[in-house]
Amino acid sequence: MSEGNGASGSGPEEVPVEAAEASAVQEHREELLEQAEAAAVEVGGPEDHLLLARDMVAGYVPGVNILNGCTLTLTEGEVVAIIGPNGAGKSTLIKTIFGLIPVREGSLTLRGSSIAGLPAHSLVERGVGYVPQTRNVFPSLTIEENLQMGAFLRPRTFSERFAVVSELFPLLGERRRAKAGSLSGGERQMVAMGRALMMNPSVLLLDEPTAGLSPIYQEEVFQRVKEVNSTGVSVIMVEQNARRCLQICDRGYVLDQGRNAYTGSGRDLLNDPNVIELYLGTLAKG
Ligand SMILES: Nc1ncnc2c1ncn2[C@@H]1O[C@H](COP(=O)(O)OP(=O)(O)OP(=O)(O)O)[C@@H](O)[C@H]1O
Repeated sequence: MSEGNGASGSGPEEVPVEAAEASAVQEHREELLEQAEAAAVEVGGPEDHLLLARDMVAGYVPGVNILNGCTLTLTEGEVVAIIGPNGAGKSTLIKTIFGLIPVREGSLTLRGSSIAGLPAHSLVERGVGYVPQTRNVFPSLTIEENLQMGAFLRPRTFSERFAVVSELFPLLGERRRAKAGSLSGGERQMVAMGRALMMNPSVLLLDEPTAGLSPIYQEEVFQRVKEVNSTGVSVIMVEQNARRCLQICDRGYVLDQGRNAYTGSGRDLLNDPNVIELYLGTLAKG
């Protein structure tokens, strides 16, 4: 295998140290990705999982794939983390699961039935909730009105669900008449999660719920995710705070260039030297 040291013999060519480091990291990542693909484990069939995405290929622009064969499983009761460098395709994966981006190749099943190609509202009806990373509340509406929007497919269940959701997030009941636009980033995140829970989902998809929040609010979000999970909701969350997310999740996936680089329990990934070096350490800049 080529070592790729670029010694051409045509005189000393100065390569900036940072660029050389970045290219070495990239080369190492490529190698590890190849190894990970070769060692891919059999995941079983659609009936074995609450949700199964297998070898998914997806992208935004025709002819350009962002997901290049992603596989992910979710078992009832789990919190599954998706981490990886910037641009790895984490948000794309979660959007594809929620039907916002078409599946080009591969399969996507929920409780054994294909959901590939279904629009987002069909997924909501089937018990999948989604909290986007940005613009996830209606700022000009009150908290209560935001939650009503969450229950729009089943308006008659509003009072019952509002009671359940405001028990999980007391702020939502206490400040129900406050405009969402007047809330802090962390409080808005609670509204967004509360809204997704109004339909009583069995699967909750969270796209970087702690992005832009102070460490205290980040921690609160992680705790709330655990609480929501303890009520029986299975969770898939994309996270930029990879370490903390791996501490609280059951299993994690490290995505790189639209492919699975690593998967394992949160603890295994946290202790894996390659994951530490490439994705959790100081070199993990993407
Ligand atoms: N709407 C879009 N149209 C075209 N390309 C897009 C679009 N959204 C994202 N991409 C591209 O898809 C790739 C993956 O983006 P994605 O947002 O999924 O990455 P990510 O892993 O979530 O990274 P980050 O942590 O930076 O959000 C990037 O190259 C990005 O530029």
